[in-house]
Amino acid sequence: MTEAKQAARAAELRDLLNRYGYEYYVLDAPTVPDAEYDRLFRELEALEQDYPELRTPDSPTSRVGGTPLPEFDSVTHQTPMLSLANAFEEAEVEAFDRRIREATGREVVEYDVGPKFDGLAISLTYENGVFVLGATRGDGASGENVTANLRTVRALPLKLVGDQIPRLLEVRGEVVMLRKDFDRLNQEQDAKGEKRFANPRNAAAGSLRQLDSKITASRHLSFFAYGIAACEGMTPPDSQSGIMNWLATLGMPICPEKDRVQGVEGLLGYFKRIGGRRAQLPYDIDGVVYKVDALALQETLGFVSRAPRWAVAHKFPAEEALTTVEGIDIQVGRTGALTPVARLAPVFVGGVTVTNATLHNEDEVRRKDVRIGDTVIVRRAGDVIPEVAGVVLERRPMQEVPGEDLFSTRQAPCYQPFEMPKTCPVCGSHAVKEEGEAVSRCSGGLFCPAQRKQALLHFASRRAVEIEGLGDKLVDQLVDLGIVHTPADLYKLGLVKLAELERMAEKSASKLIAAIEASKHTTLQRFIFALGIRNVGESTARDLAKHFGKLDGLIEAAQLADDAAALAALQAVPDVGPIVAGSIRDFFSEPHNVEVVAQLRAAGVNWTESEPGAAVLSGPLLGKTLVLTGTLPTLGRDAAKAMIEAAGGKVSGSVSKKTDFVVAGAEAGSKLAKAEELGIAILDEQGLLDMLATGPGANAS
Ligand SMILES: NC(=O)c1ccc[n+]([C@@H]2O[C@H](COP(=O)([O-])OP(=O)(O)OC[C@H]3O[C@@H](n4cnc5c(N)ncnc54)[C@H](O)[C@@H]3O)[C@@H](O)[C@H]2O)c1
Ligand SMILES: [Zn+2]
Repeated sequence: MTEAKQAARAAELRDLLNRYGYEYYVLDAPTVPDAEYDRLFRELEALEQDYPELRTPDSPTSRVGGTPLPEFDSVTHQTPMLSLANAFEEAEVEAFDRRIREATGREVVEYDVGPKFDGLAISLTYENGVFVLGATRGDGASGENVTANLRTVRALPLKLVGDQIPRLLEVRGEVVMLRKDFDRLNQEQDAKGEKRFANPRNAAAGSLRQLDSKITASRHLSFFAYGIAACEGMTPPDSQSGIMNWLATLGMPICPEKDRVQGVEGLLGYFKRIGGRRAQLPYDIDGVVYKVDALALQETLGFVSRAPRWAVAHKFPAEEALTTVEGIDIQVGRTGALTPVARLAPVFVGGVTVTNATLHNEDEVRRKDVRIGDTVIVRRAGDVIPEVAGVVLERRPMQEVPGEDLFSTRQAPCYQPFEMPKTCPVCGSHAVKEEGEAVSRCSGGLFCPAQRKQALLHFASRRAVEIEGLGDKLVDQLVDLGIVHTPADLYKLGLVKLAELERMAEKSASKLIAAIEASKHTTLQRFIFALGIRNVGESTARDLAKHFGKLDGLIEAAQLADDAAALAALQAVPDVGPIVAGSIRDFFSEPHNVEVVAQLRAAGVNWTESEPGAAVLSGPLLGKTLVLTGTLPTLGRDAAKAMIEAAGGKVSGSVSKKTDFVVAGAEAGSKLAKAEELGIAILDEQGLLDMLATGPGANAS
């Protein structure tokens, strides 16, 4: 770089950092991850170190925090509220300990250590044990008077306890929002249709810096003390750890994770210990803080411009980083769920290099409006799979496109919104999304390679067609070697093929062949269950088998060209509602599945068919749900049920909004009452008989 270029870069970095700092400190609404800020900060520090003439008085490297908001009264800090030097690498921690030992002449230094809370710093003044003033850090020299808001923080004592109270005590600590309170707050924001908070730190800062204390009170903030800045009227303990223990006796909340350690091994051991528990802690931390324990040594060491020399923040690898979206792939899970996954330019985050991040589902992509080409914030916390936390919209380029009329143009984003594919990228079957569900699924359950193993295991399971001996390991091999693609292929397996498999003796191979052969003789109920139709369990399979009697009857109903008629025909089966009916229709509308069913029958899978129980695709009560209650004068319960079902209607056991008619006889009880409450038409036996003869029109008044 030439000198002019360096000067330009330094100016650019100052501008960026000042803007990000303003968004973070003043607005409590950062637009980039901390790691991005820290990276630019370090670049500017390095430039200023190499070229001191580039240093300006307004450089973010020589200042603390941001300007206090004018809406609050300003508080001048008697002792400035500083920042902390950072260490990211072990070597930097070793250098810190070495500097301390050299400056103090100690062989081993004792440190007070604790989590570095990700909240905001606060200064609390107590006069004769009474809380009188609370202020934010602001720019370090003066902050905002937030006393009224702090009074609403329940963890913060309004009065100190104990019998030895100093005349004046200034406590420093951090206001944080516990993760559970943060999650709850965001749920409330969602419910109100308001913007979510990016993280607990911003939520805490935003909640404390409210002009209306009632809002602060509703937000559930917490507080931990981490030091004192002034004490008058008595002599405080002479070590950091001693002060903390003393503050605890005064009723100050102290973090239980604090500790005291010796030397650099002690520091690094503590870092590891807390790092391992980070995800389990109830609050967010972004590292740990090491402080020289003895106050006498702290005094010897003193301060640099914006931080004490006797303390350092050892930061964890950032959990959020910036990168770009190179593509959006669709992954198909074992149960057919289609998950959009962002393909990313490799980025180091949460301690590993990440190249993919889940986008969860279509709704999430929409909500975050992630587009291919976008710069995004990737988050990887603990062992949780990486996710795209949000888009940096200001980095989405705009382009000129034709406007409303012939001569005008307007600005539009260069990148297109994401569209979920309509078919499964693995097998080409239709992708379907159930009402009220966020997830799209591949409907080719029997055919889709992504769902193959799951489908085979289910097909062979004990309650399905039952193939004894066909377990996980075998299915893995059969699928991975490309021997079996669909359940129909099982019936083509020969002894020779099976004996080739790993750990498969001839004897067990012939046993398996026999089990496969035996599974051919099954029942319609088991066969329907074995198909693995979504939402169709054993009991629904039984109802379907009973109702339709023949598989073709079921398939015909599901494939009726008129969608509403198909759903009505399926819902004529007891306990089949719209969701289950939809799943059955989707399954049999997928030609791939129907083909596999045909192959299975061709391979000899068979069962005894029966006459339909009430496989009625027409009739005066088609699509109507009736509930029987009480004793009818002449018709028995079963007879009434059979007549209704033969007329295309459905009999349900309980009254709901979906009930069309309640047929009430003598001594009808709560069902009748419920029907009256919901305003559902009520019939007697004669009314039912009339309707069976003429259709519901006559009675449905
Ligand atoms: N994303 C952005 O746009 C953006 C902008 C500005 C700053 N930042 C972030 O803010 C941080 C820098 O802010 P900073 O100057 O306040 O420094 P800092 O947060 O790194 O360190 C100083 C602060 O640590 C806090 N702290 C927490 N636990 C403590 C403990 N046990 N003992 C003592 N202090 C403790 C105190 O509030 C203190 O003010 C960086 O992480 C930076 O990335 C982000
Ligand atoms: Zn598929």
